[in-house]
Amino acid sequence: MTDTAVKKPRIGIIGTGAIGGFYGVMLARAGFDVHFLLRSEFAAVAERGLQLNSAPYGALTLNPVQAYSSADDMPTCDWLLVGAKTTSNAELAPAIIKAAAPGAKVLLLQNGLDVEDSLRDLLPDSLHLLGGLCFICVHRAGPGVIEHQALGAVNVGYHSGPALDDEVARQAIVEQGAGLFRTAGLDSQAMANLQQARWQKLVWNVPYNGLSVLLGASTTPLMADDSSRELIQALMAEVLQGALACGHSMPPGYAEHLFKVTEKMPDYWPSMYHDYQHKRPLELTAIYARPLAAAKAAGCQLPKIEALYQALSFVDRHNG
Ligand SMILES: NC(=O)C1=CN([C@@H]2O[C@H](COP(=O)(O)OP(=O)(O)OC[C@H]3O[C@@H](n4cnc5c(N)ncnc54)[C@H](OP(=O)(O)O)[C@@H]3O)[C@@H](O)[C@H]2O)C=CC1
Ligand SMILES: CC(C)(CO)C(=O)C(=O)O
Repeated sequence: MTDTAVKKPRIGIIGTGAIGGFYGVMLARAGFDVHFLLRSEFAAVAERGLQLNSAPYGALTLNPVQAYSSADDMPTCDWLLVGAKTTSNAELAPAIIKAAAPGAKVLLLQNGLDVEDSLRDLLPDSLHLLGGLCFICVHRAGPGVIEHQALGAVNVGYHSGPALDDEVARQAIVEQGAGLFRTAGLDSQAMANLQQARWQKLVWNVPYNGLSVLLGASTTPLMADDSSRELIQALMAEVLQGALACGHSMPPGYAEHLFKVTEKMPDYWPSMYHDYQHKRPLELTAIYARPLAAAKAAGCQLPKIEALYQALSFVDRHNG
């Protein structure tokens, strides 16, 4: 390497499921040194590698994989991409700390509001914490096997850490994060306001994630029925009201845009449905409870989302 050549950062994937597996494979194929922390699928991935069946990119295999069943065995990494569900964040703090190089950037690739908060207090102040919003349709089809149906963009924003009060340093870190994904051929934008962006993503996740579980329906049947279409639009409108009450404006026509995009998307089961099917905890706190609480604190009631949350809480408690 010449003196002017920049060394690529080392990347750790904390939780290698659909999201962690997809972005990890894409980054490894782009030449990054990627290390994958796994749990139930460790043996399968160590033996057979990761298989990504992607509608846009074709069948891609990463084998061998730098796979670990414990963060104690991982080399320390400059970027840690957390691909676990938000329900696991607090329990993953020790693994993140173990795998973090000094001054590492921890990027939560997760849906929901304030998902960084439960982790922040458990991490040293020296670690940067960022949020990443993934616009992608991907799921696990078996141990180490990931099905990628469509999309793939990741938007990155700064949450907290040593650069919080230094705008230039913050922007440089966020740009570096977005740059990782762009190097892997994926669209990625830096987000100036992570909270606003998290509300914006909820306009999709609040209606579709929950209704897929309660109605046992994927996007195509949900978009084909007049009653569910009306309910989706009403739920989207409530998310917009909540966001506005909390001081976040949305691009004009955003809900209508998402509605139309979903009509054109290949038939899709949101990740909450996969959690329900596999009897895993649902991400109800991140996607429903926190937005409802934030809206309520701002004096805004969201009755349809509240009812959806109550029904999902029942389902979640009886699904274990
Ligand atoms: N799937 C999608 O298309 C999209 C998902 N998202 C969001 O991305 C996030 C991740 O979702 P997704 O990838 O679908 O989830 P998955 O369930 O596919 O993956 C989660 C992974 O984290 C692993 N994990 C959990 N706890 C630990 C632990 N203690 N140690 C090691 N590994 C652990 C799980 O392992 P194990 O198998 O042992 O449980 C699993 O491999 C969620 O917040 C989701 O809402 C956002 C946009 C799209
Ligand atoms: C909204 C969608 C399907 C694509 O943007 C997604 O990212 C999700 O399932 O959370």
